[in-house]
Amino acid sequence: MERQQGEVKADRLERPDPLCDSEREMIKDTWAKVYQNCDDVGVAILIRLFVNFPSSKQYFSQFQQVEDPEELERSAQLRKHARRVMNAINTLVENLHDGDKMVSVLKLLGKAHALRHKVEPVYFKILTGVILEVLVEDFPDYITPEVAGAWTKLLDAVYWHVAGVYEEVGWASSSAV
Ligand code: HEM
Repeated sequence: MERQQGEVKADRLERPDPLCDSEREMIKDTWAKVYQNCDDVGVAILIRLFVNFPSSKQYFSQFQQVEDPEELERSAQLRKHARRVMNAINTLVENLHDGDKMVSVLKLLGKAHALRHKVEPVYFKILTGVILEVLVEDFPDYITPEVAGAWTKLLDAVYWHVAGVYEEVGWASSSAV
């Protein structure tokens, strides 16, 4: 059954405030620890997405019918997407001082998901929330409330830019999950 945590809507948020230098440093420092466990963390994030929000599996031909988390975990398509998500975040973290590069990465990402994969933008909002949850739970020694605040800003910016691309390409639907 779909998680009942209140409706998640795909409204575009206010443009998030830019990160300050100390927030960039906090993100870089914590990401270095997280990225050491790239595969495990990426898979944990996606399993949580697909278990808590099963409708998000609809876009993945190889496991859209799979419910068992252990079987999901073995899916090559899931593991590949987990690595892609982690690598994309890594690129953003490596370019925190280069706003133009970050925007161009997010534009490509938004375009591919809107036009090629036809993913509803609400799933980006859900996934960015899941990423934060997993970081906070799995890295409690590193993700203090202050660090979580910095990550929230970055993840809000990811969603804001991706949602902007969806608007640009004329994405019509705004369903709630
Ligand atoms: C931070 C969020 C995300 C990142 C960084 C990300 C990254 C990527 C990348 C790099 C690719 C391959 C490149 C491409 O096709 O252009 C990809 C493919 C794909 N993504 Fe995402 N993605 C994200 C969120 C999502 C979400 C929320 C969904 C759906 C619930 C999704 C569904 C897909 C699908 C179906 C593919 C094609 C998979 C395949 O061909 O096996 N992605 N993603």
